[in-house]
Amino acid sequence: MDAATTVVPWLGWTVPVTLLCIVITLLYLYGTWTHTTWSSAGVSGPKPLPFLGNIGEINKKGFFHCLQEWGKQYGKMYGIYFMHRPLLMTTDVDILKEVFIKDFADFPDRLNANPLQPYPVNQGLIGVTGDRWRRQRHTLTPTFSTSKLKAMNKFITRCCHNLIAAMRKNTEEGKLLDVKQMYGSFTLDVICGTAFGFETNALGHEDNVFLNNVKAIFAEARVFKVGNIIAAVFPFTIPFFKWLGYSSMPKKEARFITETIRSAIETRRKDGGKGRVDLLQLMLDAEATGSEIAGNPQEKRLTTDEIIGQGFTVFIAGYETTATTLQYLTYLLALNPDKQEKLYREIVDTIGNAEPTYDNVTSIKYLDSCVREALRCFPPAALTSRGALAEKTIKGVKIPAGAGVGVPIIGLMRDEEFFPEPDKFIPERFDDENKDAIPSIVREMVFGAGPRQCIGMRLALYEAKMAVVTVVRQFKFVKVPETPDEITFRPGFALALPLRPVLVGTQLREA
Ligand code: HEM
Repeated sequence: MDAATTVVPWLGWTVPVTLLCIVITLLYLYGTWTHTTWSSAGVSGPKPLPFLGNIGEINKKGFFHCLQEWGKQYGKMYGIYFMHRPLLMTTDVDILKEVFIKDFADFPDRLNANPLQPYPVNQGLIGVTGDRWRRQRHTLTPTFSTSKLKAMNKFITRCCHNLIAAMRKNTEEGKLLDVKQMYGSFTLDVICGTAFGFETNALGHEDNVFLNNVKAIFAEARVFKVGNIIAAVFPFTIPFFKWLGYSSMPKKEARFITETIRSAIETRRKDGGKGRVDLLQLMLDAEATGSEIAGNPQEKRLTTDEIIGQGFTVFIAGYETTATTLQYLTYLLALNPDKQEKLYREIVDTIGNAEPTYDNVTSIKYLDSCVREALRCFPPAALTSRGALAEKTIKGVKIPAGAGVGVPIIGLMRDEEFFPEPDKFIPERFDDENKDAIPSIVREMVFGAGPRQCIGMRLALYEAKMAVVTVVRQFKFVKVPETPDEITFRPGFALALPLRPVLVGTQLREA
C-alpha cells in the first residue's frame, strides 16, 4: 500500500470534521462571548445558556417567578443575560438611586433587548432613546399636570357611573365578577375619552371591538419571541425580518388600533380642536415635519408618526396597567374583608355621598394606602431597566457599555427589609406615620424612577381612586369558591397577567 492510498481517505473525512469543529467552536464562542461579564466582576447569578442567556428559564417559569426566586437565591445583586445582553439585577437602594436618578445622563434609556420593535411603538416614548426621547417627554409632560387631570373629572365621572351600572347588572344577574374584564372596559373608555376625545363604549358591551383588539394585543405580549431572539442574536438577520414584514405584535389588531388613532387625528384636524385640551390636541398643536424638527431639535415638537406612536402607547398602557391595579385591589379586598370595611368607612367618613373629584379622592389617606399596597403586592410591570451608555463602575461592579442595570420590581416589592410579612396585604404600611420607613425610591418603584419614570403615574392613581371610591361605596366584594387563593402569572410575560381570570362575588351594599 503506498502513502497516497492511506493519506487520501484520511484527508477525506478529517477536513470536513475539522471545519465542523471550528464552526461549532466559533459559534459557541459567539453564543457565549458576553456570558462571563458578571462572573468576572464577582457577581453571581443563574447559569446562562449559549445564545439565549437566561431567557429560556424566564420563558418557561415566568418573569414574576424567576425574579423572586433569583432574589431569594442570590440576594440584592445578581447578573443575568437577555440573550447576549448582560443585565445587573439589583434591589440595592444606593445603586438604584445612582443609576435612575443621580447618573441618569449615563443611563438614559431602558435596555432594549428587542431590535425589531414594531411600528408605531418604536415612534413613541416607550421605544425612542436619547435626544428624541427628551424632546418627546418635554412635549408630553404638560398633559398630565394637575389642572389637566382635574379637567378630566367630568368624563371619568361619567365612566364611573357606567361602571356602577355594569356591575349592578352583573350582580343582579347573579354572575361572578370577572374583575379584569369589567375594569378593562372602564379604563379603555377612560383613556380613549380623556386622551383622544372619542367614545369606545366598552363598559357593558363585552364584545366591544376596541376591547377585543386591545385584549388580543396583550394576549400575545410575551417578551421573547422566536423572531426577536434570532434578530437579537444574529443582527445580520434584521433586514430579512423587516423585509418579511415580521411583527412581534398581532398585525391585524395593531393595525386596527393604529388606524383608530389615525382617524381620531383626521377628525380632530377637520374640526380644528374646538377648545379641547386633551393629549391628542396637545400633540397636534406641536405637530411638525421631520426637517422642521431637525432644524430646531430643542423645540417641543412631534412628527405625525410620533403622534401616532404616542397615541398607540397611551391607548394600550392606559388600558392595561390601571385595569390590572384595580383587578388586584378588588381581589385583595375580597380576601381581606376587614381592610375592605375600613376602606369603606374611611371613604364614607371623608367624603360621604359626594361625587368623587380630584381633590376629594386624593384626600382619602387610607384609599391611597390601599392602592399603593395593591400595586406593591402585584406590580403591573415585573421589572424595568437602564442601559449603560459607557463603561461605569458602581459599588465596585464594572458595568460595560451596552450592558444594563435592572430592577426586579416584583423582588423589591416583596423584600422583607422594606416590607415585613411581604405576602400579606397591609395597606397601613403606606400610612403617613409609617411610610417614611420605606425609602421613597422603593415606595415609587412600581412606576419606575427618575426622569424616565412612568408618565401616566398620576393619571393612573387618580383614575384608580375614582373607580375605587365609586364601587366600594356601593358594593361588597366577597371571596367565593371560584376566587383563586393564589395568583399564578402567565409565563413569559413581564406584565402581571394572571393565568386564569380572577373572579370574585359582589353584593350590593344597600341590599
Ligand atoms: C398603575 C398603572 C401603571 C403602572 C404600574 C405603570 C408602570 C410603568 C413603569 C414601571 C414604567 C417604566 C418606568 C421606568 O423605566 O422608570 C412605565 C413607563 C411608561 N408608562 Fe406607565 N404605568 C402605569 C400607567 C400608565 C398609564 C395610565 C399610561 C398612559 C397614560 C402610561 C404610560 C407610560 C409611558 C408612555 C411610559 C414610558 C415613559 C418614558 O419612557 O418616558 N403608564 N410605566
